[in-house]
Amino acid sequence: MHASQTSKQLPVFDLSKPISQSSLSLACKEWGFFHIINHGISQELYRKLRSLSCQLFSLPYDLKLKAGPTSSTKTYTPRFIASPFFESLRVSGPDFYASAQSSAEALFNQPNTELSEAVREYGDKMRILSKKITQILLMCLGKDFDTRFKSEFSNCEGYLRINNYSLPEKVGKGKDVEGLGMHTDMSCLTIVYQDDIGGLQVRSKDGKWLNIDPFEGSLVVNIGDLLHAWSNGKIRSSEHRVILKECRNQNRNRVSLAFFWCFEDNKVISAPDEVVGDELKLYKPFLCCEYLKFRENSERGKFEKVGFTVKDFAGI
Ligand SMILES: O=C(O)CCC(=O)C(=O)O
Ligand SMILES: [Fe+2]
Repeated sequence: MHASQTSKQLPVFDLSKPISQSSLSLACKEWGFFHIINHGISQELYRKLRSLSCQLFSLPYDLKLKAGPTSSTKTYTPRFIASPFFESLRVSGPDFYASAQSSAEALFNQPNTELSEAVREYGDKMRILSKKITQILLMCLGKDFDTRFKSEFSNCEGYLRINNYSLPEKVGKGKDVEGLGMHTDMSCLTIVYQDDIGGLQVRSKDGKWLNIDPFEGSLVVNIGDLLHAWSNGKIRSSEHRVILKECRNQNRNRVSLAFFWCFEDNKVISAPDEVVGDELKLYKPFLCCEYLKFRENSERGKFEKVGFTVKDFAGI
């Protein structure tokens, strides 16, 4: 193991049981990352989505560009933008089915009902899960905050990014390869399904990388910049990345499903006084879409080295 890495494990929360608010608050303060189990998303649905999206990712490059950055749908991100190993397809809510169908039509020249149905099922389940987790997080932030501030989150919506990582054949001993460079998420919260290959890492407060090892039945939840700012920094939006290990089997790839739960574009994000309490306000109020624009512009051409966060944008 690399010297700057640690093998400590992130806390695991069982959603079928009452959650210890103090443990969750601690996890959010310390890591901004935790595992959940008994979340109601079946392994089967993941497998189905994985195999259907692999069909899509195995299309010829020219065809995939029909949904690429210069196409009208712009849902496909080819390799060599985030990293040489990373490509992804984005599907947006609220109508996940329609969004998947429009990408499928661009890519296959015909609808793909099986894929669109699976995406709809996954997206709809993630929406329910995101609402539930948001509610639990609000309860951790203060007494009755889940009811008092529910309306602030009532227009949240999600999008799903299906990420496909090819594994490097030769890396060199002891060397790591970044599949996705260090970044924070531009969401309220993100729910990640990673496969058994692993490689997701979170950066601790003192700059060490912690491996987030996958285990059967678990999903990873992390806090994004929007909720971090809304909570006046009370919960962490941590830097994370994906590291790939050498793999001789070229048929093996790593697939992750990242679901981003976000405020609506025209939401003004400002930490409520009750949340700020006696502390200093850390962020100026800002418009959600303005922050997303700031990040997109900063990322252009250097997606793999994102150094820009909400602190750079709205920090006081
Ligand atoms: O692939 C993963 O495990 C995480 C992906 C991620 O961090 C992202 O898509 O923002
Ligand atoms: Fe991320």
